[in-house]
Amino acid sequence: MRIWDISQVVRPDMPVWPGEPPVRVMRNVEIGDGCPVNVGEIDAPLHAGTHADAPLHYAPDGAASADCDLAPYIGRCVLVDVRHAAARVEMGDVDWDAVAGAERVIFRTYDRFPAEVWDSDFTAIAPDVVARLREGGVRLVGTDAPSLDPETSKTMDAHHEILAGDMRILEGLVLDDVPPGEYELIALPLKIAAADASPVRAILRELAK
Ligand SMILES: Nc1ccccc1C(=O)C[C@H](N)C(=O)O
Ligand SMILES: [Zn+2]
Ligand SMILES: [Zn+2]
Repeated sequence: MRIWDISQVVRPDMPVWPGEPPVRVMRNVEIGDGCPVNVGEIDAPLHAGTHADAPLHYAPDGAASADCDLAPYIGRCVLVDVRHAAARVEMGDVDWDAVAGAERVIFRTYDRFPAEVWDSDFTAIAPDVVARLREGGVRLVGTDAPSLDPETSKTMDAHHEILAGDMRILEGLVLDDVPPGEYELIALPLKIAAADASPVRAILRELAK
């Protein structure tokens, strides 16, 4: 069955959230002079690239990445194309028939994912859309944007609708080549203690016919 890799490349020059330190990938030990191995090290903001927010990101007593149940991050999901949305994905932008009964919904907002430059004007998700998804039984909401809320948000309203249903979030997905439809999602957060987010290797797999 076909696999779509919907993850960004983690690299030193990747765009990160304004004010965050850059990603660094170092080589601490090199093969040669009696040393049999190369050994590297990575230093990256937890929200860099394709990642899963933990509840700790938007709730002071929220669960950290290491403490999140894995079930929301594996299973059937519906990918919806909302490239027609403006500043936010609003109720009228969503094909509610397509997401009916879905446990996981991921939104495509970009024609082409901006891999080279930071996009401050990304398409957010309106809080009432998240609330409607929660009421419909959705456990996980994903997006190719770097956040559910606008970059300048001080209230994180969409994140708080997620919190109200203890739902999970994927951000920074790369959905350019994936047709709308139903897939198997696999995108497991790393078991990082006290972390408010974790990088994930997100994939979509075709469902068995
Ligand atoms: N680094 C930040 C600093 C301040 C506010 C937000 C961020 C984010 O990274 C956004 C995050 N991806 C989010 O889950 O909305
Ligand atoms: Zn995030
Ligand atoms: Zn977020």
